[in-house]
Amino acid sequence: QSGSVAANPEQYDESYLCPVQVGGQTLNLDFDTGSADLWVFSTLTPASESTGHAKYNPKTSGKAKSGYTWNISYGDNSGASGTVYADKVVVGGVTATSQAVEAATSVSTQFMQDTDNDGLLGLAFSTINTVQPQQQTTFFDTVKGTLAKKLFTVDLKAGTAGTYDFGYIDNSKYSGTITYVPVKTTNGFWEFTAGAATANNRSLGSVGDAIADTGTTLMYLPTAVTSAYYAQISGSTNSADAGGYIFPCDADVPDFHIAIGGKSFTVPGEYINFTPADNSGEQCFGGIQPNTGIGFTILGDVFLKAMFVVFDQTTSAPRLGFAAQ
Ligand SMILES: CCNC(=O)c1c(-c2ccccc2)csc1NC(=O)CNCCc1c[nH]c2ccccc12
Repeated sequence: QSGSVAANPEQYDESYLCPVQVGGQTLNLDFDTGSADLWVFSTLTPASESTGHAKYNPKTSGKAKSGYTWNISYGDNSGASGTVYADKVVVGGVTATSQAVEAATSVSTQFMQDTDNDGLLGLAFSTINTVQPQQQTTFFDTVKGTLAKKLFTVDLKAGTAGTYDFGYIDNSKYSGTITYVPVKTTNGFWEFTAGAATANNRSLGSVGDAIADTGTTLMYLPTAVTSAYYAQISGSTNSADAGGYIFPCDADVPDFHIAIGGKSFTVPGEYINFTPADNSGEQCFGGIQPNTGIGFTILGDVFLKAMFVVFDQTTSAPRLGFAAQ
């Protein structure tokens, strides 16, 4: 089988939500290549935490996995936890007849407040799935064997709907050729080595160990690369108040170039002029921030929305394919 689902941007492209049928109920989920749990708001989530969200009702067709629990926390100190059901999940026509659906019994305020987001669909490696006592497979790993090709592609766009395709590569969605790089799976992420970064034809240094992460909004780069980039934007400062680098909204924000697999890819400066940092709209928050405390580079949506990316498990050695849109 194969299929395609729309990826609809939230305001400022903070995240992208895709309609998914879970036990026959449509929920809008954030597809996340940086985690491996499919968790949903549910009728088990306290009303005080779930008003405004579509909820999965396991009673309809879910089979309880008794004694199974899950508990996930993310680097931004958000998180959720709950119990586990097996149910039918359909994404763009691709059907998992019995997928582990993790029903939330508790969610953090950040998820509570984003009422368009009804949960996450993890697309990282199942080795980091949090279900106990028995780890469960991601939607992709569940259906992988039934796909025309064991791959999915990600085509996020700035300010408009993109797509996640499963089982095939649509050659009309990218320009030029696809450059493939090997993936290190030991941390459970789609992790690879990126090369030199430049802006205004000046070297910013090497990016190094990086993950392709649709679940993270921004780009988190090595501190040396980040400070060298912002040195080229007059009036930029690393503001503790704002929580990162900000600059005048009318600044000239340079394009960011990164070498992957020996090819250069460009993130337009306008994507890095991310959002107003305050109500005055005078200072804007940067789409590139330092990866302090993370230990590797996160290439999130700000990067991915300039790219067409193939998440490829067609061979025993997973790989990532990158092309310009
Ligand atoms: C800021 C979110 N990203 C992370 O925490 C993260 C980190 C990470 C680790 C330490 C400090 C900061 C970040 C490493 S990989 C990685 N990636 C993920 O964890 C991918 N899943 C993010 C899900 C997620 C967290 N908060 C949200 C709010 C809205 C929508 C989705 C989310």
